[in-house]
Amino acid sequence: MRLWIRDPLAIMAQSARGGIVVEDGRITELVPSGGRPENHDGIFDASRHVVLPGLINTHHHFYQTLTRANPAAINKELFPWLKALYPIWAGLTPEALRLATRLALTELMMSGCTTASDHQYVFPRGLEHALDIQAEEALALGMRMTLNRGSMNLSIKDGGLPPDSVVQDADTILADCERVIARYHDQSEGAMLQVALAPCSPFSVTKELMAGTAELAKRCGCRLHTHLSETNDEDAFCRATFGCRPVDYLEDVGWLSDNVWLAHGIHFDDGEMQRLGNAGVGVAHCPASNMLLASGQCRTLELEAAGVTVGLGVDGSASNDNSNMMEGVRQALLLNRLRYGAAAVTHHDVLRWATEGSASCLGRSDIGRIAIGMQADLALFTLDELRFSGAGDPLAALVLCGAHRADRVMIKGRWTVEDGIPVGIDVAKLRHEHGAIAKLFAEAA
Ligand SMILES: Nc1nc2[nH]c(O)nc2c(=O)[nH]1
Repeated sequence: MRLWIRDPLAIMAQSARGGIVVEDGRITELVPSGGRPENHDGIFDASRHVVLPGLINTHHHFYQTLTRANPAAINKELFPWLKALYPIWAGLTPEALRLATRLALTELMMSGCTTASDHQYVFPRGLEHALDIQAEEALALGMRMTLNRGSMNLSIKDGGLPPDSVVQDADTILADCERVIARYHDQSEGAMLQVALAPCSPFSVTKELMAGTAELAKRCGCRLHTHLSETNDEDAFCRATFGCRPVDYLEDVGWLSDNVWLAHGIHFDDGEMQRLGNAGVGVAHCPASNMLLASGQCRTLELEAAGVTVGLGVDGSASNDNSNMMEGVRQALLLNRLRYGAAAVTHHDVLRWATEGSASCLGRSDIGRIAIGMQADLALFTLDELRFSGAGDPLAALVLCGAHRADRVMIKGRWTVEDGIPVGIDVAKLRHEHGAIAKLFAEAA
């Protein structure tokens, strides 16, 4: 089947003004303005649609959809926020994680996201198969995913921040990392599932586990992810505990490497940014979370100038508190304009971060762009709502007027959202089931 997505209102590919042809899950032809493809078996009329490469979310914690706007945690900065939430997250069960994953993936997909990277780092007793649950849910929805095998092994009694109830020992963690890599890490082009290893943060993981995880990732050809340089509290923790700043710590544990992307990356100095750029490290910029937790402002343009790839993340749903990628694109524009001025950061820049930049953070060259040979992952938005009425430039309008819901989403050549509705998902039922289980977490606060 060769499907011609014909004559889009606008498209994020200069040479495809007449649309694109999708075949066997990939983009096989770009059609110039006024042109027709060589041949096709079907047509989707995109004359009402702005067509983007599917958005790619580089950082999330799906389980946190169960503790959105939790009274115990709202209006706090990162450390007190975490201390309030860890004991609640200790109640995470397989069923709760399943519903949280299904809900977060559906919410992301409805916002135009086609690939999601989830940092699952709490493993209370009974949740040993967390990543298997997440893999099942992603495959059932047809969503591409990087499963991050997160970890914490430094609890309060050893000088860390989390309580014992949410940490595991290093041997258990590394054994499970090996297991999930063997089972889910698909390095082939067009992979639906990949695995990254993701010790949580300097204040919740030992240096030995950081170093051991880096060795394992190198041996297995997978990527590394962690929270770094998110807050001044973290910086103070690193100085007090390791006698150095977070980037020195990163180097010490063998993480200054091109298979690494970091969540947040806010408080680097110029020299540190250059060291990260020279090493080929990426940064997942999470504007909503950084504003909500008052963590600070990522120096995106200086990072890019130093050679660091910038991608976008919505971050966990207890510090956003939604999972809307398109809203994240707008938040990135607004926040970065405040720092750099109106001309320095455009809608093209923030859309590039959410697509190409994010793909690069996840180590993928087969998604994130509309080009021949790329996977057919697309997000199509209409401008039919009141908020767009009167808009001039359709691509700019998506970001400036605040698009938040895709009309159509395609992943690997298959429509997964049609007329704004996720295919095969009963959204009302999902909302009811997730809401019921989340209520138990609210009551535990
Ligand atoms: N924004 C967040 N930062 C974090 N650091 C850490 O250790 N956990 C988190 C988290 O859940 N969100």
